[in-house]
Amino acid sequence: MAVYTDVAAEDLAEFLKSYDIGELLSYKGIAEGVENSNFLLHTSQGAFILTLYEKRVAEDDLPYFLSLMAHLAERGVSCPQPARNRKGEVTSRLAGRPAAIINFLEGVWPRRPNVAHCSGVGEALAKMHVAGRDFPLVRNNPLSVAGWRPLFDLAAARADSVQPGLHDFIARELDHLEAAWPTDLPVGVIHADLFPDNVFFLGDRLSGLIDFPFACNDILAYDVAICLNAWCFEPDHSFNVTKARALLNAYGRERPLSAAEEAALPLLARGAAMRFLLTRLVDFLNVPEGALVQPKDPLEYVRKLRFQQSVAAINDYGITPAGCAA
Ligand SMILES: Nc1ncnc2c1ncn2[C@@H]1O[C@H](COP(=O)(O)OP(=O)(O)O)[C@@H](O)[C@H]1O
Ligand SMILES: N[C@@H](CCOP(=O)(O)O)C(=O)O
Repeated sequence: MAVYTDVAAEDLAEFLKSYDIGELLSYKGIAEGVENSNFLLHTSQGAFILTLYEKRVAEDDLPYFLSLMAHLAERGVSCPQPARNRKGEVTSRLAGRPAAIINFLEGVWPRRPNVAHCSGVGEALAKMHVAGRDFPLVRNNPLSVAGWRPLFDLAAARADSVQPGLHDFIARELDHLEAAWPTDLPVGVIHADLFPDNVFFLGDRLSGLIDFPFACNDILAYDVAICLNAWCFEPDHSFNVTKARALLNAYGRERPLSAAEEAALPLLARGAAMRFLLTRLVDFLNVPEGALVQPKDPLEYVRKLRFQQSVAAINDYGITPAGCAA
């Protein structure tokens, strides 16, 4: 459960008086997520999610995420909407943390993503990229290539305690990524964390995207690479080409990848694997005392990174380099 900061019932009831979303009936910490503290609220007006933003979210960035959700919804991308308090603000403070309330989105995230789910997420990701084209705010990605070495520095001394040889493995790969990272690919608004637990479905139909605190402006195809890693591996760690093909084809129908983006995808997928390997490693080695959180397995991303190192070209993801349209 990700609850780093707890909230007393009286404080929450008082806090809700500054909103027009009804009276608090019940609330509980949410048993998922690792980044922020999330609570499910039931009020006399319905269900809401209260988020207290923790370590990786700067308060100054909250307007970016919260306006982005409104911008995307206006363009047909289903995602939660922030509630405004009586002063008209979408952010506020509670228990010493920046806080926001968003509406509850119906649906469940897929515990075992199938090919239809992968197709759904590919389509939704491309639609999000297209809808983000005229989003006026800009936020650089603090967790892109320039942010990886500082993360590694936080974990380097203890990396080998997680797996012997991990320190040198990461150090070598970081050298390669820093030297080879592309600078000329199309950029735009990316979600940057579109894992299965952030995509809700009703049956096989995608009902919405959640969890925008990593959203930023970065290489669009990097977002695709994050999804390939997050959606297309099986529990036995094998890469499922059928799922990758479905994801890439669905993406390409909405926003065709250029030849340069396709060619860069294996490298971007290595970088995407490195980014989640590093945040997981840092989190795994630094679980705050008393926090209710289940840290995610960094070694899952070592395996994914090793796979991506073996990928020669986009054909290995099940599609031909001529473009992503089926
Ligand atoms: N708008 C929402 N509607 C319904 N459930 C939500 C919503 N936002 C978050 N949740 C629930 O809270 C969990 C954790 O949220 P998430 O945003 O992934 O956490 P974190 O802030 O730690 O990244 C989700 O897996 C989901 O179960
Ligand atoms: N997706 C990240 C962790 C952060 O995501 P959350 O939605 O679970 O808070 C990972 O898998 O490492």
